[in-house]
Amino acid sequence: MTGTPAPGGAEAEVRLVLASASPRRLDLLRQIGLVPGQVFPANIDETPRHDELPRPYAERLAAEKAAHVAGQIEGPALVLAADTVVALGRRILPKTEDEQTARACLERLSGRRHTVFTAIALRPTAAWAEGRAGSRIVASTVTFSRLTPVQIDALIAAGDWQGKAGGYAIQGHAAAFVRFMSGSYTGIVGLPLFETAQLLRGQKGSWLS
Ligand SMILES: Cc1cn([C@H]2C[C@H](O)[C@@H](COP(=O)(O)OP(=O)(O)OP(=O)(O)O)O2)c(=O)[nH]c1=O
Repeated sequence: MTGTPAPGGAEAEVRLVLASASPRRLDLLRQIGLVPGQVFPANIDETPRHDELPRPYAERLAAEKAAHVAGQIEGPALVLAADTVVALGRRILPKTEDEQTARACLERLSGRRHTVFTAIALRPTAAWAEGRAGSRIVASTVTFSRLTPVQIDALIAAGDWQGKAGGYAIQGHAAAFVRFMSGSYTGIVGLPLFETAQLLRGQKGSWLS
């Protein structure tokens, strides 16, 4: 299934490949009527470089995910990858895989403003010469209210922190503590839809109207 609305011609054979293991990203694409022809998670080293700042880190990882997958796909395809990073000033908060790390993130984020960067990268495979590589990055601001120890316990118990940048999900229980946000809600969840649509409209063929 190509899943693209390309009207006939060579572009109809070009698959959109989502280079992501994130079910949120797939759901977000579907929200705007795009069903990727293939989902192919990128397996790259996500360790930040020494002194790497959050914005270039997100940009680098999205580009590396797209390049990694584009190099493994046969035939004409357009690969879309993204990376979401939660930043407290110059500090990159981890993608949390255990309760202790998630708790430490929530304690840091409590009562403070932070930034969520989501970078997206589009990369055509070698077999699609007419495709154009492109990238965007979106910075959003989120302020949590001050979190009590009981509230942090409840967020940990809810489990939304698993595999999430900064140890929370704005689409989950943490929404009850978001005092302020600006930027891109879909970007915070993992795929900024306005910017993704803009990049896809810039491709040859009509991926989106
Ligand atoms: C801040 C925040 C992050 N997240 C998610 C988005 C991303 O899935 C994840 C950050 O990790 P990423 O490394 O961006 O993505 P991933 O490992 O989940 O998937 P892949 O690399 O295969 O595309 O955190 C939310 O779902 N809600 C939020 O509010």
